[in-house]
Amino acid sequence: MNLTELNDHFGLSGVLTFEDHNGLTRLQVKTPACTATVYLHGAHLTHWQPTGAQPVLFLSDRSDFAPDKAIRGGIPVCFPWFGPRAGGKPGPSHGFARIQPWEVAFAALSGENVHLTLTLGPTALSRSLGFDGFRVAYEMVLGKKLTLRLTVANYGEGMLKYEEALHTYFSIGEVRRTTIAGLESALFVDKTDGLKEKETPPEALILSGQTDRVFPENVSSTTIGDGPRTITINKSNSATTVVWNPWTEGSVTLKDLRPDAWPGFVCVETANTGEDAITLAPNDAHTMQAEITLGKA
Ligand SMILES: O=P(O)(O)OC[C@H]1O[C@@H](O)[C@H](O)[C@@H](O)[C@@H]1O
Repeated sequence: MNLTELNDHFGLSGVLTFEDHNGLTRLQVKTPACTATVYLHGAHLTHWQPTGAQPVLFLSDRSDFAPDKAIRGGIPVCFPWFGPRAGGKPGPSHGFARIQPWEVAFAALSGENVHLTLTLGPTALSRSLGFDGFRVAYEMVLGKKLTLRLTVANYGEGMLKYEEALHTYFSIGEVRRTTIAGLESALFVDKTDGLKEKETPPEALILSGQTDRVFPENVSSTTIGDGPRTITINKSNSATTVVWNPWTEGSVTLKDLRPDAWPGFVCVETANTGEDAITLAPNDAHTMQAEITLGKA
């Protein structure tokens, strides 16, 4: 659908409008409860700000907005693999979903919440990478809180094994003064240190260097302490949590991130990766959910 058709079919007067940005289609949401921006490219939520609060998501001002590139910041949807593809097989980092155009299936205002569903089915790119029999529905409920539901269905004849992540970049005042509660004494794989297995200290986590930690079999809720506010992530059907910040060392390798931007965000990701990957029998489906709420410290 072109912009006119999208606005005719799914636009909500004064609440939800589709527009072009750099050749990509995005939609802007404005309600008494929040403002939000979603790109159909990657089903990428780049902005969510409850009324009266600071923006919750970080977006790199050097991000590419191009059909073959992932947006840096917001919430990239990683599917059907996380990080580099296993087994040395070809394919983009974190899967193809974040660089494919998604379709709008549903948009409505219910009370003060906008309910939006975007879908992704097989594309030329996914087929070229061997993924044919799947469908993904991504439901967002945008209001004072944010609910994200990623449902994957197997329409193929064989088993479908996949990894997934909502790679959320939270905007924070200063990462070295930010706490992450909920991962106390938790086991993690340290991707910055040869995949060694380690355990976090018994108190809330405060990052002090380049961080790339995968917490397997971890269903805990996490709460980010960002100065006077807290950001809580409650999740269901997600067995992996990932915490990432590139720090100075990692940032210099990322062309789409200002080298001094890293103190302003932390990624706390709701995921199913590695041993927690999902395997679906034909006609089966699985839903992973994250719910993000703001509070006072
Ligand atoms: O640069 P990308 O592909 O968006 O990935 C960013 C980071 O994403 C994190 O989730 C991974 O654990 C890191 O290993 C990776 O570097």
